Amino acid sequence: MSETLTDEEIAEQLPPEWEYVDDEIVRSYDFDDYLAGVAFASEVGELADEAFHHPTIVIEYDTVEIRFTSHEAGGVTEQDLELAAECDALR
Ligand SMILES: C[C@H](O)[C@H](O)[C@H]1CNC2=NC(N)=NC(=O)C2=N1
Repeated sequence: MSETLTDEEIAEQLPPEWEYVDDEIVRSYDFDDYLAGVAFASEVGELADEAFHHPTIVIEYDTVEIRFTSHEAGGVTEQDLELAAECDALR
């Protein structure tokens, strides 16, 4: 099982635009078009299912919020940070 990272390790490695809140890393992406946000959420879902590591995804009319944490480990792990970077690379 992946080990959870310390607050300092997360702060050092967290990609820009992401926040660390209550044992999750969170980013909200803005979209001009609702269906572009839906398509982005679907692409994130593909990444997540391939990694078998699933975020919370909240789709609103002009934003998509992605929240990663490692449930089994009980906090943020390297895998969460890796997938966050992969989500950013989709844009
Ligand atoms: C049973 C457990 O949900 C599965 O082993 C996988 C599925 N996807 C997962 N996703 C996340 N974010 N954390 C997990 O611990 C996790 N575990």
